[in-house]
Amino acid sequence: MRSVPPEAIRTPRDLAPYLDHTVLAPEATLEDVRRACAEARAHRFAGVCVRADAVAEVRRALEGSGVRAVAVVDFPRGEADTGARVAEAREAARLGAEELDLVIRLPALLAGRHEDVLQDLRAVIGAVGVPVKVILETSRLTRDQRVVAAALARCAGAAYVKTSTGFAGGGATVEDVALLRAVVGEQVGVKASGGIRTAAAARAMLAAGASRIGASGSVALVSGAFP
Ligand SMILES: O=C[C@H](O)COP(=O)(O)O
Repeated sequence: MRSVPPEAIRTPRDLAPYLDHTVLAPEATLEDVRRACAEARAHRFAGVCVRADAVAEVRRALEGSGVRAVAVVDFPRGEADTGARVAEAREAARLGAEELDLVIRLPALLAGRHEDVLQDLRAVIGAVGVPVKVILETSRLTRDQRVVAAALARCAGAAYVKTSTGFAGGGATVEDVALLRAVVGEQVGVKASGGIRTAAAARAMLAAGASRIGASGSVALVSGAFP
């Protein structure tokens, strides 16, 4: 998915179609999820991103809105084996997920087992009929590992590479977004997520090459102001 042209973002409200409104805190309630869906409908966000146990509710709540139901898989650690990841991804899609945000197999990646990472991603992506965003957890990777991880995700058929879970102590940076965009080119999306708290930060991510933003504070982003 192509980068967003700067003229597309004139006011914070213009951020809305690029935002995945995110409810991933383990303590989030069904009420939190329903509120997020209502906010996403009102603001016409791109999606609502939740854990798989809430995705059926999200799909129901968003019916007819054009806002997509998004579920995370093997979140936030990326440590399960491929069979479990395939099963979790299939179940999330069966329950109504229209997109999946899958954590890359971090232990294999950190150990340099790149072929294992590639085969795992191919297996999960090939098992579901919905677009998969691959979360790289960039804050845990060296620059070389970021390049390799993005290239592996692209080779495996990822729809997007995504910077961060938001649960590893580090989030998206403008530099990482630009690096990921340089690696994947214009045919694959780049999702910036984790710690994006202001409209100006979101705009900077889009200017650096992001085509989607994940944020738990999406309403604050579109309600904010550019300096
Ligand atoms: O995928 C999205 C992230 O979990 C959102 O992180 P955030 O709460 O820092 O916006």
